[in-house]
Amino acid sequence: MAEQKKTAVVLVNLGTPDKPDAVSVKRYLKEFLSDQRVVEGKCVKRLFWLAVLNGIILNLRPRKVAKLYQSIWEDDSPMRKILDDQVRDLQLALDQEGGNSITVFSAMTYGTPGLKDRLEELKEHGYRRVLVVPMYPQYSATTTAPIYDQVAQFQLAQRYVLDIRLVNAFYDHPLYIEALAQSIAEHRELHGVTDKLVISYHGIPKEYADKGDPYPEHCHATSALVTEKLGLGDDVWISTFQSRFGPKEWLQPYTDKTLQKLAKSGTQSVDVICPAFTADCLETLEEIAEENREEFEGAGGQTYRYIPALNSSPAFIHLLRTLVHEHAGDWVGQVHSEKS
Ligand SMILES: C=CC1=C(C)c2cc3[nH]c(cc4nc(cc5[nH]c(cc1n2)c(C)c5CCC(=O)O)C(CCC(=O)O)=C4C)c(C)c3C=C
Ligand SMILES: [Fe+2]
Ligand SMILES: [Fe+2]
Repeated sequence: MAEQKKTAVVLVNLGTPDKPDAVSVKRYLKEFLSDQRVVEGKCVKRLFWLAVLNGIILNLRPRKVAKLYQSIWEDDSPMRKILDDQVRDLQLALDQEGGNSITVFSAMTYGTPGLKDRLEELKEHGYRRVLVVPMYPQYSATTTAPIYDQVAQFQLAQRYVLDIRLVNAFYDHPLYIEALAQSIAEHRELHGVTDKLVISYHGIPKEYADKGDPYPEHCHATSALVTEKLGLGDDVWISTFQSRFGPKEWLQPYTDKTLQKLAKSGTQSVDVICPAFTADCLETLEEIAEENREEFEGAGGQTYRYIPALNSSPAFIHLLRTLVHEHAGDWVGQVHSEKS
């Protein structure tokens, strides 16, 4: 008799603390910042980093960061709530097509529900085919690669490995570009047009990009495609990089410094969008929507608007559904590659 092959899709985001308290934030930061993909360095450099992390950062940062999480917390972390919504809406969209027997799950690279635990659970429930979708449009060795690492670690422990596929990136996918353009256009229709569109991406250390991480090229390609789709001239938008961590140089121009400079040189109003975040989270709801607003207004800017992440918008769910078909169409029994 033919083996039954149950199919799962797993949407994976970075991870977030279980609770907005110092103990939970410490546990989360320890797991995240101990990953050698996130903070690189071998031998002595590694030992030095672990001493700084365990001796200083994990003693000082959790209390401060827990307060920031408290300011955005609902009954759970926004990132986990939004990921659950994305799972639910993608499942609905796939079910509505009829004839699919695919089940959608969530997972996090750090914290809960952990990716390796999720894969273990899927194996126990008889799933043989899994499509893993990192929720990062732009590939980075600091975010996408750890998902590949965890899948490889899981497979290494299996005798009968699962049939696992991964989506590498979708920074230039026409439906992703369409979803971003649509969200900017709708925001402008509702609130009016500002002097400048600031397209802010989470940063990475410059050294990682110099060594070959394609992340900045992916970010610049996304910005070029979206602004081209909207017909925006080069003088009305700028790409920037946020969330610097540590003393080293990160990708430039920095978002906070750019906003100050813009306000000081007479730009009165800005819209800020963060395409690298497919779900609103601490980095958008606190750092961009609050902290950076203060930077801009403090330097004389008048109007500052944050354009929300794609979250579970119909256009984003449509992209996810299309990614499932493009990467696992033969598994769901309906091969198609709709791009419009
Ligand atoms: C060396 C440190 C870091 C690198 C490199 C990095 C890359 C990176 N991160 C994201 C997305 C997110 N990061 C988030 C939080 C966050 N990031 C870092 C550090 C690095 N990120 C820290 C220490 C934190 C925690 C908060 C803090 O202590 O400041 C989040 C938010 C999670 C949440 O719970 O809401 C996201 C999302 C990307 C896309 C990226 C590289 C491309
Ligand atoms: Fe980060
Ligand atoms: Fe941050």
